[in-house]
Amino acid sequence: MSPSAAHILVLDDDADVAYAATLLLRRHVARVDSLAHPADLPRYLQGATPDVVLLDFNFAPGQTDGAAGLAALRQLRALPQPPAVIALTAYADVALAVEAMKAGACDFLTKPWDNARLLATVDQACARRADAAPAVPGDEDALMGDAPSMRHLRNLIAHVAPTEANVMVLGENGVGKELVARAVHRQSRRAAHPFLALDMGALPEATLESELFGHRKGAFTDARHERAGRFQAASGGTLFLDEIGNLPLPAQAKLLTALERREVTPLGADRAHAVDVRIVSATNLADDALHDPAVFRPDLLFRLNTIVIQVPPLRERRGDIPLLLAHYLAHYQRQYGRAPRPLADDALDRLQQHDWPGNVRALRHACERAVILGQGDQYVANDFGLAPRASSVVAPPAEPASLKLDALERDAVAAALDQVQGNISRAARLLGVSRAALYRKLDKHGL
Ligand SMILES: Nc1ncnc2c1ncn2[C@@H]1O[C@H](COP(=O)(O)OP(=O)(O)OP(=O)(O)O)[C@@H](O)[C@H]1O
Repeated sequence: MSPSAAHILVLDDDADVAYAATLLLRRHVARVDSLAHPADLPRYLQGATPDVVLLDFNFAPGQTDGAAGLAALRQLRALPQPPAVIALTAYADVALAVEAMKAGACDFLTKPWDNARLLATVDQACARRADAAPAVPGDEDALMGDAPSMRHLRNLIAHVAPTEANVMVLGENGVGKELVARAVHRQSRRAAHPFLALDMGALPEATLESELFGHRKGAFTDARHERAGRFQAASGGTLFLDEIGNLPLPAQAKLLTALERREVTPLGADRAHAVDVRIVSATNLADDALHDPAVFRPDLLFRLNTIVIQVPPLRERRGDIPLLLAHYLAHYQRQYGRAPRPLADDALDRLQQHDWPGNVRALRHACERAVILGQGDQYVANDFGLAPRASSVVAPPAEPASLKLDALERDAVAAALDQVQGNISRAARLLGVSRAALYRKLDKHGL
């Protein structure tokens, strides 16, 4: 669509910002509307179908989490003809810009903007709308890597999958434990049945039992309907118990009973049901913690770890880094409709030398960030969020307040991780944030 025919909506509570944008855009596009608050959006959308929305993310004084903007973005994306959304974010709020792009914004602008850049961004959004981005092919489940350890891993999976043995997958956060579990399921005789994943670290202790085993109507105050547990729902298939190390001891006892008897009793029921599931579990607990009876019941461990698959950290297979970078850069270039760009030699060097404490997940997020933020002809190390080399830092710049806040946040996250020996679910609980939010913080701070 040509910009001159476009209909633009500016959604920003700052009257000066909305006025400046309207004044500028009016000379270039067919129609510009403005709204001050997302609450006005539903009524506005009853009579208008904007092509492009310039969307602010915070609508109350002191609000910085972008929740209101993200909610409006979801509302816009759910329309039958969704407009292209350009996120308006505060300068330096890179994390929010990235989050907006992940949630479906096609681009972002930092305030105060450069007028030429605003017009160019609106032009691109119009073009993008005419030629909607193709869906990303489902390449999510491939366990990539050519290192000897990865070839060995794939052989082991091929060997073990067809057996009925329970499998325990060990490895640091983000190494691909869930991918291994899915591969075991896909290559097993259970492949035509469900694969159900349950994150034991994310479930509140009070609902754990009902999640696993189900409940009858009236079994507890909120049990208004009968509900099948995951064991029953995964019948004939594979139940993936992620972060099994976070399972509290009382729940471990119940899980053990279910595995020994091959039956589960829903809460409030007087009869047990036979269940047929294969258990694949995963944990990032170190060996000594896993073998500490105060943390994990040895009899349950014995049931779960018939076969142990250890997934190597990325720093022990650095040769796979170029392959993973090429894969994820291509993936996100397609997703965000960005032209392919080469990786600067120095950037490749840096990325290969980096220790990747968050493993493949962190590398993947770094690629997404580079595709979204990279501006030059080539990807450079900075696009991936890697700090400049120590030798190239001439003098420390004066720290603005936001950086001090950043440093405090980084220290708090690092201390929490230390305290729980790298256990993401526990660290998230300690910090009072979700696992997803903690992953974003780990990315942001390169932890
Ligand atoms: N070998 C690999 N090839 C391709 N992608 C991978 C590989 N390993 C991990 N990934 C990607 O990294 C991300 C994290 O993978 P996954 O969730 O399987 O890790 P995990 O070890 O289970 O993490 P956690 O311990 O946090 O639960 C996913 O996006 C996954 O697709």
